[in-house]
Amino acid sequence: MSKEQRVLRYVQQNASRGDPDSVLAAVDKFGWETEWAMNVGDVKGLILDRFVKETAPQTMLELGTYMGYSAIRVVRLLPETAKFLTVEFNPENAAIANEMIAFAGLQNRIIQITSDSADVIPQLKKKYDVDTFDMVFIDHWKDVYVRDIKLLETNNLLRKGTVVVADNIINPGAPEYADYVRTCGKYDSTFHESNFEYSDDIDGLEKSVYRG
Ligand SMILES: C[S@@+](CC[C@H](N)C(=O)[O-])C[C@H]1O[C@@H](n2cnc3c(N)ncnc32)[C@H](O)[C@@H]1O
Repeated sequence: MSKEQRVLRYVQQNASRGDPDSVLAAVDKFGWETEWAMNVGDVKGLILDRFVKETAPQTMLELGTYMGYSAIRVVRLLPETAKFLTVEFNPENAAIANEMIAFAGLQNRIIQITSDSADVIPQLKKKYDVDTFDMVFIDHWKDVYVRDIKLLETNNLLRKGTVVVADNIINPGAPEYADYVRTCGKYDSTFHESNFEYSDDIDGLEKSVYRG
């Protein structure tokens, strides 16, 4: 059984079906007490919650679903009318996320796309009927953050005011991305220090507002 399957089983045994907060609490408890996992986690998650509440996106894209933790975290704060898409290229992770999201009762509110982000970003407008995103959460492999924010720009998926939040700026680190959003002139960008998931180590989120 994989770690991700162990997390899912723990959630199914310890959380309440249809209660997203209880799912998040169970995933976090497992992450702190049993096995580390690369979810955004409960500490940085509070900052992400704040950004989501402030932005109140009607359209949102996530790059990097993993087990569905951050998707559940975000969508529990969105109105039913909001459109939330999440992209994951590992089919085993996508399958776990699918079960986790269904257990949380959010299966009708989250559009899961199993694909490499670079392949699907250019198809989002036509295939998923997206115009632009109000908010984007970038949390997949750190070495493709710059490639993919540029793809979002060139495919006209960002509009003036789109809030782009990126995880793991310090740990494991996305220095090329941080440099890009801070110096390219297209974003108003701020770093928000926090802790690396399920640890006392430093990490943080970068919030970058597209100037259009
Ligand atoms: C850090 S985890 C995501 C954690 C998740 N956002 C959360 O907080 O619950 C990163 C995930 O991105 C996926 N991934 C990495 N590169 C990708 C790419 N180019 N396209 C799609 N998924 C990718 C990995 O398979 C992994 O499941």
